[in-house]
Amino acid sequence: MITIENLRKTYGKLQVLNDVSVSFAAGRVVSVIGPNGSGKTTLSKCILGMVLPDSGDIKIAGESILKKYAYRSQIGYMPQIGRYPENMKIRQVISMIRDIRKDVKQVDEELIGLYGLTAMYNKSMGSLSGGTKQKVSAALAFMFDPKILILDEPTAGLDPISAEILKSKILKEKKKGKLILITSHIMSEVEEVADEVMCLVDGSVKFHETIADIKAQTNEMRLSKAIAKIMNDEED
Ligand SMILES: Nc1ncnc2c1ncn2[C@@H]1O[C@H](COP(=O)(O)OP(=O)(O)OP(=O)(O)O)[C@@H](O)[C@H]1O
Repeated sequence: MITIENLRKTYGKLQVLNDVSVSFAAGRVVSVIGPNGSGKTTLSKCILGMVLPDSGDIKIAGESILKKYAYRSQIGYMPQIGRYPENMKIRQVISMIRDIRKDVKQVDEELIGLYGLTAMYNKSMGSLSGGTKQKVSAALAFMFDPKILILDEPTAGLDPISAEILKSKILKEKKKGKLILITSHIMSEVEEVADEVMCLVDGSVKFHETIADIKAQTNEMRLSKAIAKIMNDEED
């Protein structure tokens, strides 16, 4: 569904993405992991068209998306930190986005319901807790039934029950054949929802394998231990 070919991005002298080639299939949950600053968000932003790579290509369903915009309606994005106009109410933010996406007739309001956002509809975005803002971001990401979801540390800041709701939603949408990319530092969570792990280190793909293969190769039952083993072996 997404094919990335020889992607490079630099900021000044800093090589943030260094010849990244990888492909992700529909119906999979892929966890993008890697140390802070390894290029995960930059890669997501390249797919979203928010950052233009220096070279290389990104294809969705076989077509290059570089410098194109229409494809973005197929992607739901949940940023690490959602930024909204402080004085707009939740209700206004949701109806504004729905207005922009008038093309979608059947909206998915499941997360609005499960998170009880309607009861808070008249609260301004500036007065919300970080976790509640995250819930609004999650509800918006899933709302227009996108084929691809990019979730940047989606459960950071969510209480455990709200995080469970989101994980169930991720698995439900995966069953519909969607591709879901998740950046996360929480390995237990990755293990629960992802099929594959792609690890970036210093802007290069260190590995991209299924969780089952990672565990089998390292002889470790726990993903966090398996990944630590791979990273340590690479250093030796
Ligand atoms: N707009 C920018 N201008 C200059 N440098 C940038 C910019 N955006 C990102 N960087 C740098 O690129 C590198 C990769 O950043 P990125 O946000 O992609 O990392 P990440 O893997 O998502 O990190 P984290 O796990 O901390 O979220 C970092 O060194 C960061 O400082």
